[in-house]
Parts: sequence; structure tokens; C-alpha cells
Amino acid sequence: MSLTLELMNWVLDMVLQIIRELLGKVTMSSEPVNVNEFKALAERALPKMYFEFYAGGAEDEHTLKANEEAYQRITIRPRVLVDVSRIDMSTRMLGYSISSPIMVAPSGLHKLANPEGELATARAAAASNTIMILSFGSSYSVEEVAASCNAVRFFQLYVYKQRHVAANLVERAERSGYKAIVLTVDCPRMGRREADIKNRMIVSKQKNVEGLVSTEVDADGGSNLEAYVNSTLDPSLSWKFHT
Ligand SMILES: Cc1cc2nc3c(=O)[nH]c(=O)nc-3n(C[C@H](O)[C@H](O)[C@H](O)COP(=O)(O)O)c2cc1C
Repeated sequence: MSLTLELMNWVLDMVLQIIRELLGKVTMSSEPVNVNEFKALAERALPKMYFEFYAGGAEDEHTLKANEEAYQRITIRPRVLVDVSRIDMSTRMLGYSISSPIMVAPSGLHKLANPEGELATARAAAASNTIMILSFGSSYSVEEVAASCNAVRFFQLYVYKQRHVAANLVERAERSGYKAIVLTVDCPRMGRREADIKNRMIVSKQKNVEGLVSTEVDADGGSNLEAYVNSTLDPSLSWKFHT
């Protein structure tokens, strides 16, 4: 009798063990393993308007496609029988050591995807021992991101028609310990992002310019975002730039 009970318990344990393993495998296999799978998850998780803001490009998206295809033309040439047991991809950027030549590029409005927005991105940059480039159009302010973690931070600057805005942001970034200014020079006009127009993409409050300029926008037929950028950024910015 006791032998039968023992046997039953043993079988039950085995079954539970197998179920646990199976469940484990199911969870593991549904974990995203590459950036395309993360993108598919984001599409499911985010409102269409926000997903297309992050994932979309301008006009017919020729440049977006060309950028992705460019990576497919890069081939890594393996050199066999080389000791790769210890790999060091670390490098230096403007004198700062980073774990690999990969940094966080500036992109605006992270809070549309997650309430922690750029605070979380900066934490991830710190954990990966790389540099966070905070966008001028961040959802959290220069100061809030600086206070949230000790990642090496650069600040990306757009130059507004009102030059005092750029001066103010540079001063605040310097005061908050940002180590470099990354000047964006390819946005004298916002690209015509058709998905944003169709979605009537609303530009959220520009945290960094609160109190400096009016954040009210007249959508003027285009997307709210396009109208905002085109009415604020200085299209006359050139090599002759002076304050
Ligand atoms: C959703 C999104 C938002 C972006 N926001 C900014 C920005 O606020 N400032 C900026 O200088 N560049 C911005 N960029 C441009 C990126 O920093 C980067 O230069 C561009 O995406 C090209 O790199 P990629 O081919 O790796 O995407 C943004 C790009 C995306 C996709």
C-alpha cells in the first residue's frame, strides 16, 4: 500500500516537472529574440497612432526602406581559428568609454510607449554601459532625466527660430551634466509623414520648452506634429549660424 502511494507521488512529481518544463519552454519561445519581434510586439501593444509615429517614415518611405536594406548589404567576414574566447567591443566616444560602438540615438516622446519614457531608456543605457543621447523633444525634461540615473548623457539640440530657446537648453544641459551637444542639421523642415497626417498625430507637450515658448499649434491642414516642427524650427540655420 505504502509502495503504491510512493509510486503515485513519484509519478505526480514527474508529471508536474514535465508541465513546468513545458510551460517554461512556451514562455521562452514567446520571448522576443530580435528587433523585428520586438517591433511586432510593439505593434500589438501600442495605439496605432503611436506605433506608426515610431515605426514610420516620410512620404513613400523610400529612405526608411533603403536604410534597412543597407544593413543587408553588410557582410561580416569571419576569420577562422582565431581565439575569440574573450571579446572586447568596447570603444571610446569623445573620450568616454562605452561597452560597444552602439549608443542610444535621440528620438522624441518615449512616454507615448511607456509611462517611464526616457527615464527608463536612460537606465537601460546605463545598464548597458553606453551613452544616452537625449532628444530635445523628450517627454521628460533634461533635468528629470539627469536626476534619474548616471548614464553618460549627450543632449540633442534643435535650433528654434527664437534663438534664446537653444541657448537656454544648452545652458541647462551643461548644468545638468550632459557631456556633449548633438546638433541635428537634417531637419530644416519636417518630412511629410503620411501616417501621422492620416492618424492626426497630436504632438504632446514639449517638456523642455515649457515656459519658454507657446506650445500651442495650429495644425493648418497637415499633421499637428508637422505643423509644430515647421512653425518652430529655424530653416535658415546654416554654417553662418550665430546667436
Ligand atoms: C520615432 C523617431 C523619433 C526621432 N526623434 C528624433 C529627435 O527627436 N531628434 C533627432 O535628432 N533625431 C530623431 N530621430 C532620428 C534618429 O535619431 C536617427 O538619426 C534616425 O532614426 C536614423 O537612424 P536609424 O536608421 O538607425 O533609424 C528620430 C527617429 C525616430 C524613428
